[in-house]
Amino acid sequence: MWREGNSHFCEWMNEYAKLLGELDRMTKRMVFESYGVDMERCDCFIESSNYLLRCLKYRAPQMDEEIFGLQSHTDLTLISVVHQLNNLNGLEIKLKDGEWTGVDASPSMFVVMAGDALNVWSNGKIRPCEHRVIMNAKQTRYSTGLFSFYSKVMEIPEELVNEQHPLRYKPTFGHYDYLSFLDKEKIKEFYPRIQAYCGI
Ligand SMILES: O=C(O)CCC(=O)C(=O)O
Ligand SMILES: [Fe+2]
Repeated sequence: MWREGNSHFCEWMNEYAKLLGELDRMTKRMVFESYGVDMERCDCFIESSNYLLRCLKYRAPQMDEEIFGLQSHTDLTLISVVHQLNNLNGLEIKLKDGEWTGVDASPSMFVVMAGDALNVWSNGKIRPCEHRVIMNAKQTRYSTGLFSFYSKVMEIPEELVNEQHPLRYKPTFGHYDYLSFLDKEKIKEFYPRIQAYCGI
């Protein structure tokens, strides 16, 4: 809830946060449905999600500064919903073939990306989305991100484990514990870090 400042802004911000949250929940329902996981467990999964809404400001790079607003990374989240605000491109996503592709900044374009925790939930089937921010224009860039985290110990659905896809992760993934682990261990690359935390 946004309590400070102008009440119209607060109202607008609450509606905006609800919209981003709805995109997150729609995605979770789609994922459950498309992987044939019992939909009755989806509500519980959604109820066990916590959210962090961040507004991000990227200063225009100076003459001699590098153009990376954010280096290539995957998020530590279940799902991230990113919205580029001031019609300034910058977000780039790595495709399966290794090519980078830019996402057009437009008020109606929301980018939904899988993070590390969704990889664990899916027993490794959903790859976290590698992305970065490039600052080509000499302008300040604004974006928002709604980041979701899982508050319970992750249960990998039995529908996603079989002989071809044996269990890849120990059933001990705690999202906040994972964040503390990485805070200590400082492992940057997605696969080594998830493997070090709960790999089998
Ligand atoms: O600003 C953006 O477009 C992306 C932000 C992002 O990737 C992050 O905060 O993890
Ligand atoms: Fe990110």
